Amino acid sequence: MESESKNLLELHDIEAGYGRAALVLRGLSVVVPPSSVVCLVGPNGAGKSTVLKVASGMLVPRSGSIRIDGRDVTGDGPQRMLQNGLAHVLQGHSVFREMTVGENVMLGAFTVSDEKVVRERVEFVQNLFPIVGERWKQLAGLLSGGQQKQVEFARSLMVSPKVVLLDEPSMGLDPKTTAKVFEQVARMRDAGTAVLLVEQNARRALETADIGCVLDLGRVHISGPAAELLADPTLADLYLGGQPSSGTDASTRS
Ligand SMILES: Nc1ncnc2c1ncn2[C@@H]1O[C@H](COP(=O)(O)OP(=O)(O)OP(=O)(O)O)[C@@H](O)[C@H]1O
Repeated sequence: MESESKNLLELHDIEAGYGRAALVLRGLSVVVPPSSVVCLVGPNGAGKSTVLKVASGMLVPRSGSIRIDGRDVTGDGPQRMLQNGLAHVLQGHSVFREMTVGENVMLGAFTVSDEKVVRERVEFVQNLFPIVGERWKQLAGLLSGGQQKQVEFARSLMVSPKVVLLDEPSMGLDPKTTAKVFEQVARMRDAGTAVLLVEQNARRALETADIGCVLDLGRVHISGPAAELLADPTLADLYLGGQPSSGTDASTRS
């Protein structure tokens, strides 16, 4: 079913859980507009990663609906969701260390049969993430953690997704590398790919995001412009580890 929508991705009133265990998502709704970074924050176990699993078709919701560009895709599995335009970059490191950077990136193109399109996309990701081009023929395992993350981002872009789903991209990275990873998230957005992001490092993620959604008890508790969430002292105390110390500009964007 088609509907008029300005959003690339809409999750509406989603209920989802694992097996017979209690529901994790209990009426969750989230939208991702074009050219935006939407960030999900909230306490451990709130269901943030579960939202990404529902969006990428890894977990079929018990009720609610999923729309991509206004088209109802509820019930589609992972392969269909990839074809629908959703690419999922999983938590942790997923590069194949014994393969070259180029081979890792090309894995993302396995559904693309037109060689000219593949060449154009390789050029696109190499421009967006120069390290990917510079290290194309080297083993991915020789790259640093932050560089490997860029390989994962590049691989996800090879299907030219409408929305990239990023689960904890800063996991295991030091603060300086984390800052760079968020610069690259912003670069993906600026190059036209919307991002739905889950991040423990909530303050840093909201500094890059356009829209923030605070999850609690399986639904969106509060959502709005990320800068407004960052400026709200109650939210900062509850979900962002307190307010920034003086001298930190919470509204800085990369
Ligand atoms: N594969 C699974 N099987 C059973 N339960 C799961 C599974 N994955 C997650 N859960 C449970 O679902 C709930 C939500 O987990 P989820 O990972 O979505 O939360 P989160 O907000 O991303 O938390 P965190 O920040 O700790 O990763 C938790 O209670 C978790 O134990």
